Amino acid sequence: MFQQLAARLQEAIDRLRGRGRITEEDLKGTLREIRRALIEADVNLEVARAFVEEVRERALGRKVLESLTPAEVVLATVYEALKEALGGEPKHPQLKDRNVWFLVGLQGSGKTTTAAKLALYYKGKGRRPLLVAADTQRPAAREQLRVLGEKVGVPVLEVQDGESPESIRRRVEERARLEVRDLVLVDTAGRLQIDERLMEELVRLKAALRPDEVLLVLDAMTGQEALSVAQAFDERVGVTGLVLTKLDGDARGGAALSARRVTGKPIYFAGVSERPEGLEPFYPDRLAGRILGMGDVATLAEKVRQAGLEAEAPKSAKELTLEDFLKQMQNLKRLGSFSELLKLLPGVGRALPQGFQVDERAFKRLEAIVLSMTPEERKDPRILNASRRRRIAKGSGTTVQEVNRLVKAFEETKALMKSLERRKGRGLMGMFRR
Ligand SMILES: Nc1nc2c(ncn2[C@@H]2O[C@H](COP(=O)(O)OP(=O)(O)OP(=O)(O)O)[C@@H](O)[C@H]2O)c(=O)[nH]1
Repeated sequence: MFQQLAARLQEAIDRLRGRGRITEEDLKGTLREIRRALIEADVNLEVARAFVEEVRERALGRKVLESLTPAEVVLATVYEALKEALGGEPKHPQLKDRNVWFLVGLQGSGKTTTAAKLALYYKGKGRRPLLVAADTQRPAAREQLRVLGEKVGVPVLEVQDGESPESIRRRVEERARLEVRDLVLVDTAGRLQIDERLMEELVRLKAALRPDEVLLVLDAMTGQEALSVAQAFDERVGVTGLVLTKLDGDARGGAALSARRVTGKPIYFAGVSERPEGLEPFYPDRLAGRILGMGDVATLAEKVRQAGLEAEAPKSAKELTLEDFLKQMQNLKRLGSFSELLKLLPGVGRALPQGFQVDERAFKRLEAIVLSMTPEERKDPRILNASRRRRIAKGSGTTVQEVNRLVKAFEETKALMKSLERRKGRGLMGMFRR
């Protein structure tokens, strides 16, 4: 699925790997590569531009952790942007006690196959589907659904040549009532291209059957083309959700990545083989992970987000107080074990600095020390003379040595930040500061 796009995106991000620091030029280069990869994958131009801009803004606004390299931050950011482009949270059609769903789409899109797949899928979930072969002009299309219906063990109601929407409605209602069918799947007529008569027919059938969902079946292999089809169908018939078929083929990804933004409709399902079982609910996060060649990147991004690490921009060395320092450590603690975190990233065999983990008890002591300081002391620990340090140790139930160690670690962090700031624009911190 999307092999070429996947390879190109991974390559673009890999350029940043193994570097402790990246320049703005590096990031620009990577974003340029990402944009090219998207356009080659037939992603809508506007969508590709917005995507890259979003990644850029997020990467810049995001605080870089000592233990996460810029490549990892960019990776997590691209992952999130991909997930969003694919629709964000997974969406499923609403199921009620009784349901009528339309399947609409061009001939060859996989509409009939998808109708049978949906029947099988929901039958497996305890529903009682009824398939309706609703092409009033092509007996061959109805015949195809009849065969598929038999295969999946779901009854098929076939319309007659030229049958009126009203008559279809009556027959469907009667059959559903008699056989206690609670999910009516209507395989509507397909044409090779959008044509006015087809649209009119669909509009009339819709007025008669009043479907709860109108699912547009799109062939992912047709890329951008699929989206103009989607817009045409939506304008005339009204679409509630999409099914992308043939994602198992060598679809480039353009349709999937552009569909949500261009049509505003959620992708409910993906067709992943010709067989009746080849239908999957569409999970944006899993697909985004797969495109980036790593399932676990989802977990990483979630951890970074949960820890709220991107919430505050880093202060300058001059403004840094002991309270900020404490907050940073709290963030590290919330991330949990860094060795665990790094294991989530394939190809990161980096050895961790000694004693990087902050355990709960040690952290509590550090916190107690900072809390025992006056606001002035927290702002500027240089005023901490021996007697103040003794007072703090006593107040926090710790030792003077521990107070000294904390102050020293703070001064070192400040010094490190300063030296990075001197290389502002090229250094890690400068790079990611707005
Ligand atoms: N590989 C793959 N093939 C699919 C998928 N969905 C449908 N197909 C194939 O695509 C072709 C067209 O599918 P149909 O279901 O006949 O398409 P349709 O839109 O109903 O077309 P008409 O019945 O002619 O109106 C068939 O050969 C299907 O087997 C899919 O998810 N993966």
